[in-house]
Amino acid sequence: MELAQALPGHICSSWNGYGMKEARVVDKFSAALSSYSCKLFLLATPVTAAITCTTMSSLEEPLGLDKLPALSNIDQVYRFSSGACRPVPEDMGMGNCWIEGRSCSSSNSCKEDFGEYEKDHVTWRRHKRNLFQRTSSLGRGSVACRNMTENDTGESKYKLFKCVPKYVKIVEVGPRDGLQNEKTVVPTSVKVKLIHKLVASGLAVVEATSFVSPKWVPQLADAKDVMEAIQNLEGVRLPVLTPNLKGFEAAVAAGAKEVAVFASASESFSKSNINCSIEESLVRYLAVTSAAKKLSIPVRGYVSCVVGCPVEGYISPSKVAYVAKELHNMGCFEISLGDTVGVATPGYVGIGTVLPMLDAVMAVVPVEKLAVHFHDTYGQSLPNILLSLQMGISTVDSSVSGLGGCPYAKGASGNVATEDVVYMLNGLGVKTNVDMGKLLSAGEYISQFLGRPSGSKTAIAISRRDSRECS
Ligand SMILES: CC(C)(COP(=O)([O-])OP(=O)([O-])OC[C@H]1O[C@@H](n2cnc3c(N)ncnc32)[C@H](O)[C@@H]1OP(=O)([O-])[O-])[C@@H](O)C(=O)NCCC(=O)NCCSC(=O)C[C@@](C)(O)CC(=O)[O-]
Repeated sequence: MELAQALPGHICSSWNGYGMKEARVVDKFSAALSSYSCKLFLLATPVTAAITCTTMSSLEEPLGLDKLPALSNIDQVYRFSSGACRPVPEDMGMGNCWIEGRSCSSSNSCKEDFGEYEKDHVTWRRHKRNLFQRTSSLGRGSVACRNMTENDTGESKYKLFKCVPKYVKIVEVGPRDGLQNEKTVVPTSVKVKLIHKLVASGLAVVEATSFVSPKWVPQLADAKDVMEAIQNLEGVRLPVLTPNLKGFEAAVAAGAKEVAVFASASESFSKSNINCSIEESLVRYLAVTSAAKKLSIPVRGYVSCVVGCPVEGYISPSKVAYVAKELHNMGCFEISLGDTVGVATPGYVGIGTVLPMLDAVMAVVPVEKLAVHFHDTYGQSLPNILLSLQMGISTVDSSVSGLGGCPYAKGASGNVATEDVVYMLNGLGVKTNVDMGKLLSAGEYISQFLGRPSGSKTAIAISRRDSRECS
């Protein structure tokens, strides 16, 4: 049974400030469905499945995370029978992105195929596909789902980690994404010292600040002063956010050598965050990238709300792919995919999952140009990052001590903590060139200043261990 049929009265209600306006959203769910070659079996009633979305909150009033469909509702809507996922060769939907030999083309690309293995498991397949080609279209019986036994753990381990890059570039966003959301404005000198400490830990990219309107983000009104104070830092890239040409020009005047533009896959979030539609933002960003090109300044592109929006709820992978492609086409050297509200899970079925979104984006932007940017509201960042690495992504955004959140996505928690990412990558044997001790010291510095415990579990565990050892 198709979900669209299963939810004949499925309604998305949009709040216009005066009354409730209803709009059918069956097409969104159909689009979601087309991402998977699975048949869905609905166990919940349409009534329990109803999802309410609101659009455009007041600009002064930050958006509420409570507007996002509760995950419990999502769970009720998307229940699958255990044997429901089966290969459907003629209906690959987004899964087609993986056809024609798309391989993990990171520096550690998966060149070998799994032909022999797949012969046993996927007899209908016409193309050679990698691990996630299988997992994105198969259910039980595929590598990710099958029970491992003593005998095959070696082989499975090999296959599960085959695409994980040997080196991951961490983009530290704490001084910008982290501090933009602090209630109290952090003094410039503290920001500068934090940046120095982060650079000393070996991080190759530290996003320093934003040249946005100080009326919108007063916490970063000292962008010019911050840039002035870090001019002498060498061997590190210090990008800054620029929402328009005015911001770009101010950033360049302050000495910025790299900038980032930030679009959204959600129309409502775009309006709330930068006061314009997605299309208008793309026009602004084309002006920025064109100006940057003339000065040979690299531009990074963000896409926010890549699986969920605090206003609209579920965001379809095709919307994310569209914005990512536009940013890439206008010359952004890297596209960072942001789960702004931190609701994504690493699954491949159901809404709010990472794999179909990455699948769609990778069909239009080369994987080596992609980065992931997870907020940790539901504690899903690390599994989401691991999945992204397994799909060949080798750039991860994170924030020291898990600082952060977007002022226009109320309720969303900080970014995944850099300490936690480095700990996981160390465990995986992936190089980051980050010195954990120095990173912990940077995290301790800012946590002490803010007067609260670190948001990094790794930092807390290590400091507890160290104090036990000392006593
Ligand atoms: C885009 C605007 C400026 C539009 O804001 P607006 O009010 O529509 O702009 P405007 O063009 O009408 O100008 C209004 C005033 O702002 C000034 N202005 C205009 N531009 C600038 C500028 N660049 N720098 C400084 N000032 C500026 C302009 O000069 C004018 O000043 P006034 O005449 O009133 O004195 C505003 O909405 C804004 O600054 N928004 C930024 C909000 C923000 O930083 N949000 C957090 C970013 S985090 C994010 O997006 C997600 C991400 C990237 O982290 C990834 C993820 O987590 O998923």
